[in-house]
Amino acid sequence: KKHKFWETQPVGQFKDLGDSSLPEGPIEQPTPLSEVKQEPFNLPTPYEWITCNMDSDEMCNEVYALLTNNYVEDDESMFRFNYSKEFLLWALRPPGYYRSWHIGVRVKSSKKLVAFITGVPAKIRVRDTVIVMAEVNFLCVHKKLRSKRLAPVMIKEVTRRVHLENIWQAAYTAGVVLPTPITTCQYWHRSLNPKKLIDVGFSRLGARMTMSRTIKLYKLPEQTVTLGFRKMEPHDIPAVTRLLRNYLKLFVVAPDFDEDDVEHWMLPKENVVDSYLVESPDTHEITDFCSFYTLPSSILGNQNHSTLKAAYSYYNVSTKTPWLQLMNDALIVAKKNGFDVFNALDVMHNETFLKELKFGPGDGKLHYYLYNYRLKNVLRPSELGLVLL
Ligand SMILES: COc1cccc(CC(=N)NC(=O)c2cccnc2OC2CCNCC2)c1
Repeated sequence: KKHKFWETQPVGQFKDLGDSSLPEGPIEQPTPLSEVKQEPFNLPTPYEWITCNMDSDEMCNEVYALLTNNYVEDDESMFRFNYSKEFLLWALRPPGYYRSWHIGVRVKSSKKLVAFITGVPAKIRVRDTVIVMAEVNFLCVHKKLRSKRLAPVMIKEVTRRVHLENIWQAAYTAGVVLPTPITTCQYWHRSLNPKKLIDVGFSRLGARMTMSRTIKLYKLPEQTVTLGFRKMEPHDIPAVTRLLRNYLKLFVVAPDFDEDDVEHWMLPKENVVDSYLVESPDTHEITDFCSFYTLPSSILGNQNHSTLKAAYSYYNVSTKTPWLQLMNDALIVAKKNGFDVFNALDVMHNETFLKELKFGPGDGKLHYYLYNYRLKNVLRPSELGLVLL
Protein backbone atom coordinates (compact mmCIF):
# COMPACT_ATOMS: atom_id res chain seq x y z
CA LYS A 1 0.00 0.00 0.00
CA LYS A 2 1.49 3.30 -1.07
CA HIS A 3 1.60 6.18 1.48
CA LYS A 4 0.21 3.97 4.30
CA PHE A 5 1.57 6.56 6.78
CA TRP A 6 0.74 9.78 4.91
CA GLU A 7 -2.90 8.74 4.47
CA THR A 8 -3.23 8.94 8.26
CA GLN A 9 -1.83 12.51 8.42
CA PRO A 10 -3.50 15.95 8.10
CA VAL A 11 -2.05 16.67 4.67
CA GLY A 12 -3.73 17.19 1.32
CA GLN A 13 -4.78 13.75 0.13
CA PHE A 14 -4.66 12.77 -3.54
CA LYS A 15 -8.35 11.71 -3.32
CA ASP A 16 -9.27 15.31 -2.33
CA LEU A 17 -7.48 16.91 -5.29
CA GLY A 18 -10.60 17.56 -7.33
CA ASP A 19 -12.80 18.54 -4.39
CA SER A 20 -13.07 22.34 -4.59
CA SER A 21 -15.52 22.40 -1.67
CA LEU A 22 -12.63 21.86 0.75
CA PRO A 23 -11.53 25.27 2.11
CA GLU A 24 -8.00 26.62 1.98
CA GLY A 25 -6.36 26.68 5.41
CA PRO A 26 -5.61 24.40 8.37
CA ILE A 27 -6.90 20.84 7.93
CA GLU A 28 -7.12 20.09 11.69
CA GLN A 29 -7.72 22.65 14.43
CA PRO A 30 -5.15 22.98 17.24
CA THR A 31 -5.75 20.68 20.21
CA PRO A 32 -5.43 21.96 23.80
CA LEU A 33 -1.84 21.48 24.98
CA SER A 34 -3.14 19.25 27.79
CA GLU A 35 -4.40 16.84 25.13
CA VAL A 36 -1.08 16.62 23.25
CA LYS A 37 0.63 13.31 23.99
CA GLN A 38 3.03 14.16 26.83
CA GLU A 39 5.41 11.24 26.43
CA PRO A 40 7.48 10.32 23.36
CA PHE A 41 6.20 7.78 20.85
CA ASN A 42 7.46 4.23 21.28
CA LEU A 43 10.52 3.17 19.31
CA PRO A 44 11.39 -0.46 18.51
CA THR A 45 13.00 -2.02 21.59
CA PRO A 46 16.73 -1.67 20.75
CA TYR A 47 16.43 2.11 20.18
CA GLU A 48 15.91 5.22 22.31
CA TRP A 49 15.29 8.91 21.67
CA ILE A 50 18.02 11.46 22.28
CA THR A 51 17.65 15.22 22.11
CA CYS A 52 20.74 16.37 20.20
CA ASN A 53 22.43 19.31 21.91
CA MET A 54 24.21 20.78 18.90
CA ASP A 55 26.21 23.07 21.20
CA SER A 56 28.14 19.94 22.14
CA ASP A 57 30.97 19.46 19.64
CA GLU A 58 30.84 15.71 20.26
CA MET A 59 27.12 15.54 19.44
CA CYS A 60 27.62 17.81 16.44
CA ASN A 61 30.35 15.45 15.20
CA GLU A 62 28.02 12.45 15.57
CA VAL A 63 25.23 14.22 13.62
CA TYR A 64 27.72 15.31 10.96
CA ALA A 65 29.05 11.73 10.60
CA LEU A 66 25.56 10.19 10.39
CA LEU A 67 24.51 12.62 7.62
CA THR A 68 27.83 12.35 5.78
CA ASN A 69 27.43 8.58 5.49
CA ASN A 70 23.64 8.15 5.27
CA TYR A 71 21.88 11.29 3.99
CA VAL A 72 20.35 12.08 0.58
CA GLU A 73 22.08 10.79 -2.55
CA ASP A 74 21.31 11.66 -6.18
CA ASP A 75 19.25 9.15 -8.16
CA GLU A 76 22.35 7.37 -9.47
CA SER A 77 24.08 7.27 -6.05
CA MET A 78 27.11 9.12 -7.42
CA PHE A 79 26.88 11.99 -4.90
CA ARG A 80 25.72 12.44 -1.30
CA PHE A 81 24.99 15.75 0.43
CA ASN A 82 27.85 16.58 2.79
CA TYR A 83 26.54 19.39 5.00
CA SER A 84 29.39 20.85 7.07
CA LYS A 85 29.26 21.12 10.88
CA GLU A 86 29.19 24.92 10.73
CA PHE A 87 26.34 24.74 8.19
CA LEU A 88 24.32 22.45 10.49
CA LEU A 89 24.84 24.83 13.44
CA TRP A 90 23.60 27.71 11.26
CA ALA A 91 20.64 25.76 9.86
CA LEU A 92 19.51 24.44 13.26
CA ARG A 93 19.94 27.45 15.54
CA PRO A 94 17.96 30.37 14.01
CA PRO A 95 16.22 32.94 16.25
CA GLY A 96 13.73 31.19 18.56
CA TYR A 97 14.94 27.63 17.86
CA TYR A 98 13.97 24.74 20.16
CA ARG A 99 16.68 22.28 21.14
CA SER A 100 13.92 19.68 21.70
CA TRP A 101 13.27 19.75 17.94
CA HIS A 102 16.76 18.37 17.22
CA ILE A 103 15.83 14.71 17.60
CA GLY A 104 18.13 11.70 17.39
CA VAL A 105 17.58 7.94 17.67
CA ARG A 106 20.39 5.89 19.13
CA VAL A 107 21.03 2.23 19.91
CA LYS A 108 20.46 1.72 23.66
CA SER A 109 23.42 -0.67 24.01
CA SER A 110 26.08 1.05 21.91
CA LYS A 111 24.71 4.64 22.20
CA LYS A 112 25.38 4.90 18.42
CA LEU A 113 23.37 7.61 16.66
CA VAL A 114 21.40 5.89 13.88
CA ALA A 115 18.71 8.39 12.89
CA PHE A 116 17.96 12.11 12.99
CA ILE A 117 15.15 14.57 12.24
CA THR A 118 14.91 18.31 12.93
CA GLY A 119 12.54 21.22 13.01
CA VAL A 120 13.21 24.96 13.27
CA PRO A 121 10.52 27.62 13.76
CA ALA A 122 9.82 30.02 10.88
CA LYS A 123 7.23 32.70 10.18
CA ILE A 124 5.76 31.75 6.83
CA ARG A 125 3.11 33.77 5.00
CA VAL A 126 0.52 31.87 2.93
CA ARG A 127 -1.30 34.49 0.82
CA ASP A 128 -2.35 37.05 3.48
CA THR A 129 -1.88 34.92 6.58
CA VAL A 130 1.42 34.70 8.49
CA ILE A 131 1.74 31.40 10.32
CA VAL A 132 4.52 30.22 12.65
CA MET A 133 5.49 26.85 11.21
CA ALA A 134 8.16 24.24 11.76
CA GLU A 135 10.56 23.78 8.86
CA VAL A 136 11.28 20.07 9.06
CA ASN A 137 14.54 18.86 7.56
CA PHE A 138 17.46 16.42 7.80
CA LEU A 139 15.32 13.28 8.17
CA CYS A 140 17.98 10.59 8.00
CA VAL A 141 17.88 6.87 8.88
CA HIS A 142 21.13 4.88 8.82
CA LYS A 143 21.44 2.82 5.65
CA LYS A 144 21.42 -0.41 7.69
CA LEU A 145 18.08 0.46 9.35
CA ARG A 146 16.04 1.34 6.26
CA SER A 147 12.53 -0.21 5.83
CA LYS A 148 12.17 -0.73 9.58
CA ARG A 149 9.42 1.95 9.45
CA LEU A 150 11.51 4.29 11.63
CA ALA A 151 10.71 7.38 9.52
CA PRO A 152 6.95 7.44 10.35
CA VAL A 153 7.55 7.32 14.11
CA MET A 154 10.26 10.01 13.79
CA ILE A 155 7.86 12.24 11.86
CA LYS A 156 5.16 11.64 14.51
CA GLU A 157 7.66 12.47 17.29
CA VAL A 158 8.85 15.75 15.75
CA THR A 159 5.17 16.63 15.12
CA ARG A 160 4.37 15.92 18.79
CA ARG A 161 7.22 18.13 19.99
CA VAL A 162 6.16 20.90 17.58
CA HIS A 163 2.57 20.64 18.92
CA LEU A 164 3.90 21.01 22.50
CA GLU A 165 5.12 24.49 21.44
CA ASN A 166 1.60 25.30 20.17
CA ILE A 167 2.68 25.20 16.53
CA TRP A 168 0.36 23.31 14.15
CA GLN A 169 1.80 23.67 10.65
CA ALA A 170 5.05 22.61 9.00
CA ALA A 171 6.90 23.00 5.69
CA TYR A 172 9.21 20.41 4.16
CA THR A 173 10.61 19.21 0.83
CA ALA A 174 11.34 15.81 -0.66
CA GLY A 175 12.70 14.38 -3.87
CA VAL A 176 9.81 11.91 -3.87
CA VAL A 177 6.09 12.49 -4.48
CA LEU A 178 4.07 12.26 -1.23
CA PRO A 179 0.49 13.43 -0.55
CA THR A 180 0.41 16.22 -1.75
CA PRO A 181 2.93 18.68 -3.22
CA ILE A 182 2.01 22.39 -3.05
CA THR A 183 4.42 22.78 -5.95
CA THR A 184 7.04 20.75 -7.81
CA CYS A 185 10.30 22.47 -8.76
CA GLN A 186 12.83 21.62 -11.40
CA TYR A 187 16.43 22.07 -10.37
CA TRP A 188 19.05 23.63 -12.64
CA HIS A 189 22.85 23.59 -12.57
CA ARG A 190 25.34 26.14 -13.93
CA SER A 191 28.80 24.67 -14.51
CA LEU A 192 31.65 26.73 -13.04
CA ASN A 193 34.38 24.07 -13.25
CA PRO A 194 33.20 21.99 -16.24
CA LYS A 195 36.33 19.84 -16.47
CA LYS A 196 35.89 18.55 -12.88
CA LEU A 197 32.11 18.14 -13.35
CA ILE A 198 32.71 15.95 -16.42
CA ASP A 199 35.58 14.03 -14.72
CA VAL A 200 33.31 13.09 -11.80
CA GLY A 201 30.26 12.31 -13.96
CA PHE A 202 28.09 15.18 -12.77
CA SER A 203 27.99 16.54 -16.34
CA ARG A 204 28.61 14.96 -19.72
CA LEU A 205 30.53 16.46 -22.62
CA GLY A 206 27.94 17.88 -25.02
CA ALA A 207 27.53 16.31 -28.46
CA ARG A 208 30.04 17.71 -30.95
CA MET A 209 31.76 19.49 -28.02
CA THR A 210 35.45 19.21 -27.05
CA MET A 211 36.65 19.75 -23.49
CA SER A 212 38.43 23.02 -24.43
CA ARG A 213 35.29 24.28 -26.20
CA THR A 214 33.25 23.36 -23.10
CA ILE A 215 35.67 25.18 -20.76
CA LYS A 216 35.43 28.24 -23.03
CA LEU A 217 31.62 28.06 -23.09
CA TYR A 218 31.39 28.35 -19.27
CA LYS A 219 34.24 30.86 -18.81
CA LEU A 220 33.40 33.84 -16.61
CA PRO A 221 35.11 37.23 -16.11
CA GLU A 222 37.57 37.57 -13.24
CA GLN A 223 35.70 40.51 -11.74
CA THR A 224 32.03 41.38 -11.16
CA VAL A 225 30.64 44.03 -13.50
CA THR A 226 27.98 45.84 -11.38
CA LEU A 227 29.01 49.19 -9.89
CA GLY A 228 28.46 49.09 -6.11
CA PHE A 229 28.34 45.26 -5.92
CA ARG A 230 29.76 44.24 -2.52
CA LYS A 231 29.43 41.73 0.32
CA MET A 232 26.60 42.34 2.78
CA GLU A 233 27.67 43.78 6.15
CA PRO A 234 25.87 44.09 9.53
CA HIS A 235 24.92 47.73 8.96
CA ASP A 236 22.98 46.64 5.85
CA ILE A 237 20.49 44.53 7.83
CA PRO A 238 17.64 47.13 7.94
CA ALA A 239 17.90 47.93 4.21
CA VAL A 240 18.20 44.27 3.16
CA THR A 241 15.20 43.40 5.36
CA ARG A 242 13.12 46.10 3.64
CA LEU A 243 14.27 44.96 0.18
CA LEU A 244 13.55 41.27 0.93
CA ARG A 245 10.16 41.87 2.61
CA ASN A 246 9.01 44.04 -0.29
CA TYR A 247 10.11 41.46 -2.86
CA LEU A 248 8.75 38.35 -1.10
CA LYS A 249 5.28 39.98 -1.00
CA LEU A 250 5.01 38.90 -4.66
CA PHE A 251 4.72 35.20 -3.79
CA VAL A 252 1.88 33.05 -2.48
CA VAL A 253 4.08 31.22 0.05
CA ALA A 254 7.16 33.00 1.43
CA PRO A 255 9.04 33.63 4.67
CA ASP A 256 8.03 36.69 6.71
CA PHE A 257 11.59 37.78 7.58
CA ASP A 258 12.25 40.38 10.29
CA GLU A 259 15.65 41.97 11.01
CA ASP A 260 16.67 39.21 13.44
CA ASP A 261 15.88 36.61 10.76
CA VAL A 262 17.86 38.57 8.13
CA GLU A 263 20.79 38.91 10.51
CA HIS A 264 20.87 35.13 11.01
CA TRP A 265 19.98 33.86 7.52
CA MET A 266 21.62 36.49 5.26
CA LEU A 267 24.79 37.83 6.93
CA PRO A 268 27.77 36.17 5.19
CA LYS A 269 29.20 33.20 7.10
CA GLU A 270 32.34 31.57 5.69
CA ASN A 271 31.72 28.14 4.18
CA VAL A 272 27.99 28.47 4.96
CA VAL A 273 26.27 31.42 3.23
CA ASP A 274 27.43 34.24 0.94
CA SER A 275 25.41 37.38 0.36
CA TYR A 276 26.05 40.41 -1.82
CA LEU A 277 24.16 43.60 -2.51
CA VAL A 278 24.29 46.56 -4.88
CA GLU A 279 24.67 49.94 -3.17
CA SER A 280 24.02 52.85 -5.52
CA PRO A 281 27.29 54.90 -5.54
CA ASP A 282 25.50 58.28 -5.43
CA THR A 283 22.34 57.67 -3.37
CA HIS A 284 23.80 54.82 -1.25
CA GLU A 285 20.43 53.09 -1.65
CA ILE A 286 20.50 49.27 -1.57
CA THR A 287 18.81 48.33 -4.84
CA ASP A 288 19.60 44.61 -5.33
CA PHE A 289 20.60 41.51 -3.37
CA CYS A 290 21.80 38.01 -4.11
CA SER A 291 22.79 35.09 -1.88
CA PHE A 292 23.76 31.45 -2.10
CA TYR A 293 24.50 28.76 0.47
CA THR A 294 27.40 26.27 0.52
CA LEU A 295 26.38 22.61 0.35
CA PRO A 296 29.16 20.30 -0.79
CA SER A 297 28.49 16.76 -1.91
CA SER A 298 30.70 13.74 -1.35
CA ILE A 299 31.67 12.17 -4.67
CA LEU A 300 31.14 8.43 -4.26
CA GLY A 301 33.81 6.33 -5.95
CA ASN A 302 35.98 8.74 -7.92
CA GLN A 303 39.77 8.36 -7.86
CA ASN A 304 40.70 12.00 -8.36
CA HIS A 305 38.04 13.98 -6.48
CA SER A 306 36.26 13.41 -3.16
CA THR A 307 34.11 16.53 -2.90
CA LEU A 308 31.91 18.59 -5.22
CA LYS A 309 31.78 22.20 -4.01
CA ALA A 310 28.24 23.37 -4.81
CA ALA A 311 26.57 26.75 -4.30
CA TYR A 312 22.78 26.78 -3.96
CA SER A 313 20.85 29.91 -4.96
CA TYR A 314 19.13 31.27 -1.84
CA TYR A 315 17.25 34.63 -1.90
CA ASN A 316 17.80 37.19 -4.67
CA VAL A 317 16.16 40.56 -5.32
CA SER A 318 16.55 42.74 -8.40
CA THR A 319 15.00 46.23 -8.43
CA LYS A 320 17.58 48.17 -10.50
CA THR A 321 20.33 45.82 -11.74
CA PRO A 322 18.93 43.50 -14.46
CA TRP A 323 18.47 39.88 -13.25
CA LEU A 324 20.96 38.58 -15.83
CA GLN A 325 23.69 40.96 -14.71
CA LEU A 326 23.01 40.49 -10.96
CA MET A 327 23.03 36.69 -11.16
CA ASN A 328 26.02 36.64 -13.51
CA ASP A 329 27.92 38.57 -10.82
CA ALA A 330 26.82 35.89 -8.34
CA LEU A 331 28.27 33.23 -10.68
CA ILE A 332 31.50 35.23 -10.97
CA VAL A 333 32.01 35.44 -7.18
CA ALA A 334 31.03 31.77 -6.78
CA LYS A 335 33.61 30.75 -9.37
CA LYS A 336 36.21 32.99 -7.72
CA ASN A 337 35.47 31.30 -4.36
CA GLY A 338 36.22 27.86 -5.81
CA PHE A 339 32.70 26.50 -6.34
CA ASP A 340 32.41 23.82 -9.01
CA VAL A 341 28.69 24.30 -9.74
CA PHE A 342 25.90 26.79 -8.96
CA ASN A 343 22.48 25.18 -8.40
CA ALA A 344 19.07 26.84 -8.51
CA LEU A 345 15.41 25.87 -8.42
CA ASP A 346 12.91 27.39 -10.86
CA VAL A 347 11.20 29.23 -7.95
CA MET A 348 10.50 32.98 -7.65
CA HIS A 349 11.85 34.76 -10.76
CA ASN A 350 14.74 32.37 -11.32
CA GLU A 351 13.41 31.25 -14.72
CA THR A 352 14.23 34.75 -16.05
CA PHE A 353 17.96 33.99 -15.86
CA LEU A 354 18.39 30.21 -15.85
CA LYS A 355 18.59 29.52 -19.60
CA GLU A 356 20.36 32.76 -20.53
CA LEU A 357 23.12 32.21 -17.94
CA LYS A 358 23.77 28.68 -19.26
CA PHE A 359 22.11 26.70 -16.47
CA GLY A 360 21.18 23.19 -17.58
CA PRO A 361 18.17 21.31 -16.22
CA GLY A 362 18.94 18.74 -13.51
CA ASP A 363 17.59 15.21 -13.74
CA GLY A 364 15.29 15.47 -10.73
CA LYS A 365 12.52 17.42 -9.07
CA LEU A 366 12.12 18.90 -5.64
CA HIS A 367 8.57 18.75 -4.21
CA TYR A 368 7.41 21.22 -1.54
CA TYR A 369 4.86 20.29 1.14
CA LEU A 370 2.82 21.94 3.88
CA TYR A 371 1.68 19.91 6.90
CA ASN A 372 -1.86 20.57 8.20
CA TYR A 373 -2.56 23.34 5.67
CA ARG A 374 -4.56 22.88 2.47
CA LEU A 375 -4.05 25.08 -0.57
CA LYS A 376 -7.00 25.25 -2.98
CA ASN A 377 -4.72 24.83 -6.00
CA VAL A 378 -1.23 23.59 -6.62
CA LEU A 379 1.20 26.50 -7.13
CA ARG A 380 3.46 27.23 -10.07
CA PRO A 381 7.10 27.24 -8.89
CA SER A 382 7.21 30.97 -9.76
CA GLU A 383 4.53 31.54 -7.08
CA LEU A 384 6.77 30.05 -4.40
CA GLY A 385 9.11 32.33 -2.45
CA LEU A 386 10.51 29.79 0.03
CA VAL A 387 13.96 28.16 -0.20
CA LEU A 388 14.66 25.36 2.30
CA LEU A 389 18.19 24.23 3.11
C1 LIG B 1 25.09 16.86 -6.43
O1 LIG B 1 24.92 16.11 -5.25
C2 LIG B 1 23.67 15.70 -4.92
C3 LIG B 1 23.57 15.01 -3.72
C4 LIG B 1 22.31 14.55 -3.33
C5 LIG B 1 21.15 14.78 -4.11
C6 LIG B 1 21.28 15.49 -5.29
C7 LIG B 1 20.07 15.75 -6.15
C8 LIG B 1 19.09 16.56 -5.35
N1 LIG B 1 18.20 15.95 -4.68
N2 LIG B 1 19.20 17.94 -5.39
C9 LIG B 1 18.32 18.73 -4.71
O2 LIG B 1 17.44 18.32 -3.97
C10 LIG B 1 18.46 20.20 -4.94
C11 LIG B 1 18.76 20.68 -6.20
C12 LIG B 1 18.83 22.08 -6.37
C13 LIG B 1 18.58 22.94 -5.29
N3 LIG B 1 18.30 22.44 -4.05
C14 LIG B 1 18.26 21.10 -3.87
O3 LIG B 1 17.96 20.61 -2.63
C15 LIG B 1 18.24 21.48 -1.54
C16 LIG B 1 16.90 21.83 -0.90
C17 LIG B 1 16.29 20.62 -0.23
N4 LIG B 1 17.23 20.00 0.73
C18 LIG B 1 18.47 19.57 0.05
C19 LIG B 1 19.18 20.76 -0.59
C20 LIG B 1 22.54 15.96 -5.70
